[in-house]
Amino acid sequence: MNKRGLLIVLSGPSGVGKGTVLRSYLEKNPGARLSISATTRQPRTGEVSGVHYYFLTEKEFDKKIEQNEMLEYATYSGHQYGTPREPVEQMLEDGLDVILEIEVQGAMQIKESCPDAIFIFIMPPNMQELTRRLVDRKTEDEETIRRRLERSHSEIAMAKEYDYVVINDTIDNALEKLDAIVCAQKCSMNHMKQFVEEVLEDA
Ligand SMILES: Nc1ncnc2c1ncn2[C@@H]1O[C@H](COP(=O)(O)OP(=O)(O)OP(=O)(O)O)[C@@H](O)[C@H]1O
Ligand SMILES: Nc1nc2c(ncn2[C@@H]2O[C@H](COP(=O)(O)O)[C@@H](O)[C@H]2O)c(=O)[nH]1
Repeated sequence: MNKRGLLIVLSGPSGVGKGTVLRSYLEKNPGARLSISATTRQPRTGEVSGVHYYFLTEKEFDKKIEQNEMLEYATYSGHQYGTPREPVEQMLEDGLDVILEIEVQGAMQIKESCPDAIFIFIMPPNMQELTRRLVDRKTEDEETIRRRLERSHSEIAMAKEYDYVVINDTIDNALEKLDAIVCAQKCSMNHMKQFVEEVLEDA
Protein backbone atom coordinates (compact mmCIF):
# COMPACT_ATOMS: atom_id res chain seq x y z
CA MET A 1 0.00 0.00 0.00
CA ASN A 2 1.11 3.58 -0.60
CA LYS A 3 2.57 4.52 2.77
CA ARG A 4 2.70 8.20 1.99
CA GLY A 5 -0.39 10.15 3.07
CA LEU A 6 -2.74 11.95 0.73
CA LEU A 7 -2.58 15.73 0.34
CA ILE A 8 -6.12 17.15 0.29
CA VAL A 9 -6.71 20.77 -0.73
CA LEU A 10 -10.02 22.24 0.36
CA SER A 11 -11.21 25.67 -0.76
CA GLY A 12 -14.44 27.62 -0.82
CA PRO A 13 -15.68 31.12 -0.12
CA SER A 14 -15.36 32.55 3.35
CA GLY A 15 -18.28 31.46 5.53
CA VAL A 16 -19.28 28.44 3.40
CA GLY A 17 -18.48 26.12 6.31
CA LYS A 18 -15.06 24.66 5.45
CA GLY A 19 -13.85 24.80 9.04
CA THR A 20 -17.11 23.37 10.40
CA VAL A 21 -17.15 20.42 7.99
CA LEU A 22 -13.45 19.79 8.55
CA ARG A 23 -13.77 19.65 12.33
CA SER A 24 -16.32 16.82 11.96
CA TYR A 25 -14.19 15.10 9.31
CA LEU A 26 -11.11 15.14 11.55
CA GLU A 27 -13.07 13.72 14.49
CA LYS A 28 -14.11 10.76 12.33
CA ASN A 29 -10.74 10.24 10.63
CA PRO A 30 -7.83 9.83 13.06
CA GLY A 31 -5.41 9.31 10.17
CA ALA A 32 -5.99 12.84 8.88
CA ARG A 33 -4.47 16.13 10.05
CA LEU A 34 -5.21 19.76 9.30
CA SER A 35 -2.19 21.83 8.35
CA ILE A 36 -1.86 24.88 10.61
CA SER A 37 -1.45 27.94 8.41
CA ALA A 38 0.46 31.12 9.14
CA THR A 39 -1.26 34.48 8.78
CA THR A 40 -0.67 38.15 9.40
CA ARG A 41 -4.32 38.80 10.30
CA GLN A 42 -5.34 39.46 13.89
CA PRO A 43 -6.60 36.49 15.94
CA ARG A 44 -10.37 36.29 16.38
CA THR A 45 -11.74 35.91 19.91
CA GLY A 46 -10.76 32.44 21.11
CA GLU A 47 -8.16 31.81 18.40
CA VAL A 48 -4.83 30.60 19.74
CA SER A 49 -1.45 30.84 17.98
CA GLY A 50 -0.13 27.39 17.10
CA VAL A 51 -3.63 25.90 17.29
CA HIS A 52 -5.82 27.81 14.83
CA TYR A 53 -3.05 29.67 13.01
CA TYR A 54 0.51 30.82 13.57
CA PHE A 55 -0.12 34.55 13.93
CA LEU A 56 2.93 36.34 12.50
CA THR A 57 3.98 39.91 11.83
CA GLU A 58 4.45 40.99 8.19
CA LYS A 59 8.21 40.88 8.77
CA GLU A 60 8.15 37.34 10.17
CA PHE A 61 5.91 36.18 7.32
CA ASP A 62 8.16 37.74 4.63
CA LYS A 63 11.21 36.09 6.19
CA LYS A 64 9.54 32.67 5.94
CA ILE A 65 8.84 33.29 2.25
CA GLU A 66 12.45 34.37 1.67
CA GLN A 67 13.73 31.23 3.37
CA ASN A 68 11.48 29.05 1.18
CA GLU A 69 9.61 27.82 4.25
CA MET A 70 6.15 28.24 2.69
CA LEU A 71 4.63 25.54 0.51
CA GLU A 72 2.26 28.20 -0.84
CA TYR A 73 1.13 31.67 0.17
CA ALA A 74 -1.30 34.36 -0.90
CA THR A 75 -2.78 37.68 0.11
CA TYR A 76 -6.43 37.56 1.13
CA SER A 77 -8.48 40.54 2.28
CA GLY A 78 -5.33 42.59 2.91
CA HIS A 79 -3.54 39.93 4.96
CA GLN A 80 -1.00 37.23 4.12
CA TYR A 81 -1.78 33.53 4.56
CA GLY A 82 0.56 30.61 3.93
CA THR A 83 1.21 26.91 4.55
CA PRO A 84 4.42 26.08 6.45
CA ARG A 85 6.19 23.47 4.30
CA GLU A 86 8.05 21.29 6.79
CA PRO A 87 5.16 19.98 8.96
CA VAL A 88 3.15 19.05 5.86
CA GLU A 89 6.08 17.11 4.39
CA GLN A 90 6.66 15.34 7.71
CA MET A 91 3.02 14.30 8.18
CA LEU A 92 2.76 12.98 4.60
CA GLU A 93 5.98 11.06 5.14
CA ASP A 94 4.48 9.58 8.35
CA GLY A 95 1.54 8.26 6.29
CA LEU A 96 -0.98 10.82 7.54
CA ASP A 97 -3.46 12.48 5.18
CA VAL A 98 -2.96 16.24 5.31
CA ILE A 99 -5.72 18.76 4.65
CA LEU A 100 -4.91 22.29 3.49
CA GLU A 101 -7.85 24.62 4.04
CA ILE A 102 -6.70 27.42 1.76
CA GLU A 103 -8.02 30.00 -0.71
CA VAL A 104 -7.87 29.58 -4.47
CA GLN A 105 -4.58 31.33 -5.36
CA GLY A 106 -2.70 29.12 -2.91
CA ALA A 107 -4.55 26.05 -4.19
CA MET A 108 -3.37 26.79 -7.74
CA GLN A 109 0.24 26.98 -6.47
CA ILE A 110 -0.19 23.53 -4.91
CA LYS A 111 -1.58 22.24 -8.20
CA GLU A 112 1.74 23.17 -9.81
CA SER A 113 4.02 21.87 -7.05
CA CYS A 114 2.07 18.78 -5.86
CA PRO A 115 0.20 17.28 -8.82
CA ASP A 116 -0.82 14.20 -6.77
CA ALA A 117 -2.88 16.31 -4.39
CA ILE A 118 -6.67 16.13 -4.55
CA PHE A 119 -8.62 19.38 -4.97
CA ILE A 120 -12.08 19.83 -3.44
CA PHE A 121 -14.19 22.98 -3.65
CA ILE A 122 -16.92 23.55 -1.04
CA MET A 123 -19.94 25.40 -2.44
CA PRO A 124 -22.78 27.13 -0.60
CA PRO A 125 -26.31 25.98 -1.53
CA ASN A 126 -26.91 29.58 -2.71
CA MET A 127 -25.52 33.10 -2.19
CA GLN A 128 -28.24 34.14 0.29
CA GLU A 129 -27.25 31.29 2.58
CA LEU A 130 -23.55 32.16 2.24
CA THR A 131 -24.32 35.75 3.29
CA ARG A 132 -26.46 34.55 6.18
CA ARG A 133 -23.70 32.25 7.48
CA LEU A 134 -21.05 34.95 7.26
CA VAL A 135 -23.24 37.58 8.94
CA ASP A 136 -24.53 35.23 11.65
CA ARG A 137 -21.00 34.07 12.51
CA LYS A 138 -20.41 37.60 13.85
CA THR A 139 -16.62 37.39 13.58
CA GLU A 140 -16.12 40.12 10.96
CA ASP A 141 -17.25 43.73 10.70
CA GLU A 142 -19.62 44.87 7.93
CA GLU A 143 -16.85 46.09 5.61
CA THR A 144 -14.88 42.84 5.93
CA ILE A 145 -18.03 40.80 5.24
CA ARG A 146 -18.72 42.95 2.17
CA ARG A 147 -15.17 42.38 0.86
CA ARG A 148 -15.33 38.63 1.52
CA LEU A 149 -18.68 38.30 -0.27
CA GLU A 150 -17.40 40.35 -3.20
CA ARG A 151 -14.39 38.05 -3.47
CA SER A 152 -16.60 34.95 -3.28
CA HIS A 153 -17.72 35.51 -6.91
CA SER A 154 -14.22 35.14 -8.37
CA GLU A 155 -13.52 32.24 -5.99
CA ILE A 156 -16.63 30.35 -7.11
CA ALA A 157 -15.59 30.95 -10.73
CA MET A 158 -12.38 29.04 -9.92
CA ALA A 159 -14.33 25.94 -8.80
CA LYS A 160 -13.92 24.50 -12.30
CA GLU A 161 -10.18 24.08 -11.64
CA TYR A 162 -10.92 21.62 -8.82
CA ASP A 163 -11.42 17.84 -9.04
CA TYR A 164 -14.61 17.77 -6.96
CA VAL A 165 -17.35 20.13 -5.82
CA VAL A 166 -19.16 19.47 -2.53
CA ILE A 167 -22.30 21.46 -1.69
CA ASN A 168 -22.43 22.24 2.02
CA ASP A 169 -26.22 22.28 2.38
CA THR A 170 -26.17 20.26 5.58
CA ILE A 171 -23.02 19.34 7.47
CA ASP A 172 -23.95 15.63 7.34
CA ASN A 173 -24.35 15.68 3.55
CA ALA A 174 -21.07 17.52 3.01
CA LEU A 175 -19.25 15.21 5.39
CA GLU A 176 -20.59 12.08 3.70
CA LYS A 177 -19.41 13.36 0.30
CA LEU A 178 -16.01 14.40 1.59
CA ASP A 179 -15.53 10.96 3.12
CA ALA A 180 -16.55 9.24 -0.11
CA ILE A 181 -14.21 11.37 -2.25
CA VAL A 182 -11.18 10.75 -0.03
CA CYS A 183 -12.00 7.04 0.17
CA ALA A 184 -12.24 6.77 -3.65
CA GLN A 185 -9.02 8.72 -4.10
CA LYS A 186 -7.16 6.37 -1.76
CA CYS A 187 -8.23 3.44 -3.98
CA SER A 188 -7.29 5.24 -7.21
CA MET A 189 -4.52 3.78 -9.35
CA ASN A 190 -2.61 7.02 -8.91
CA HIS A 191 -2.41 6.38 -5.15
CA MET A 192 -2.12 2.56 -5.32
CA LYS A 193 0.48 2.29 -8.09
CA GLN A 194 3.39 1.59 -5.72
CA PHE A 195 1.41 -1.18 -3.96
CA VAL A 196 0.43 -2.82 -7.25
CA GLU A 197 4.07 -2.75 -8.38
CA GLU A 198 5.24 -4.29 -5.08
CA VAL A 199 2.72 -7.15 -5.39
CA LEU A 200 3.85 -7.77 -8.97
CA GLU A 201 7.50 -7.87 -7.88
CA ASP A 202 6.63 -10.52 -5.25
CA ALA A 203 4.59 -12.62 -7.69
N1 LIG B 1 -24.22 23.18 6.61
C1 LIG B 1 -24.37 24.25 7.38
N2 LIG B 1 -25.62 24.72 7.66
C2 LIG B 1 -25.78 25.81 8.44
N3 LIG B 1 -24.77 26.56 8.96
C3 LIG B 1 -23.52 26.15 8.70
C4 LIG B 1 -23.25 24.99 7.89
N4 LIG B 1 -21.90 24.84 7.80
C5 LIG B 1 -21.35 25.84 8.51
N5 LIG B 1 -22.32 26.63 9.05
C6 LIG B 1 -22.14 27.85 9.86
O1 LIG B 1 -21.64 28.85 8.97
C7 LIG B 1 -20.69 29.70 9.62
C8 LIG B 1 -19.39 29.72 8.84
O2 LIG B 1 -18.76 28.44 8.95
P1 LIG B 1 -17.17 28.29 9.00
O3 LIG B 1 -16.60 29.26 9.98
O4 LIG B 1 -16.90 26.86 9.17
O5 LIG B 1 -16.82 28.77 7.50
P2 LIG B 1 -15.41 28.82 6.74
O6 LIG B 1 -15.69 28.43 5.34
O7 LIG B 1 -14.41 28.01 7.49
O8 LIG B 1 -15.06 30.36 6.82
P3 LIG B 1 -13.63 31.12 6.71
O9 LIG B 1 -13.02 30.75 5.41
O10 LIG B 1 -14.00 32.57 6.79
O11 LIG B 1 -12.81 30.70 7.90
C9 LIG B 1 -20.52 29.15 11.04
O12 LIG B 1 -21.30 29.95 11.92
C10 LIG B 1 -21.07 27.72 10.95
O13 LIG B 1 -21.63 27.29 12.17
N1 LIG C 1 -3.53 30.50 0.46
C1 LIG C 1 -3.86 30.25 1.74
N2 LIG C 1 -5.10 30.55 2.18
C2 LIG C 1 -5.39 30.28 3.46
C3 LIG C 1 -4.47 29.69 4.33
N3 LIG C 1 -5.05 29.54 5.55
C4 LIG C 1 -6.30 30.00 5.43
N4 LIG C 1 -6.53 30.44 4.17
C5 LIG C 1 -7.75 31.00 3.60
O1 LIG C 1 -7.85 32.37 3.92
C6 LIG C 1 -9.22 32.74 3.90
C7 LIG C 1 -9.57 33.56 5.10
O2 LIG C 1 -9.40 32.80 6.28
P1 LIG C 1 -9.91 33.38 7.70
O3 LIG C 1 -9.46 32.39 8.73
O4 LIG C 1 -9.31 34.73 7.87
O5 LIG C 1 -11.43 33.43 7.59
C8 LIG C 1 -10.05 31.43 3.82
O6 LIG C 1 -10.48 31.27 2.47
C9 LIG C 1 -9.03 30.39 4.16
O7 LIG C 1 -9.31 29.15 3.55
C10 LIG C 1 -3.18 29.37 3.81
O8 LIG C 1 -2.29 28.83 4.50
N5 LIG C 1 -2.93 29.67 2.54
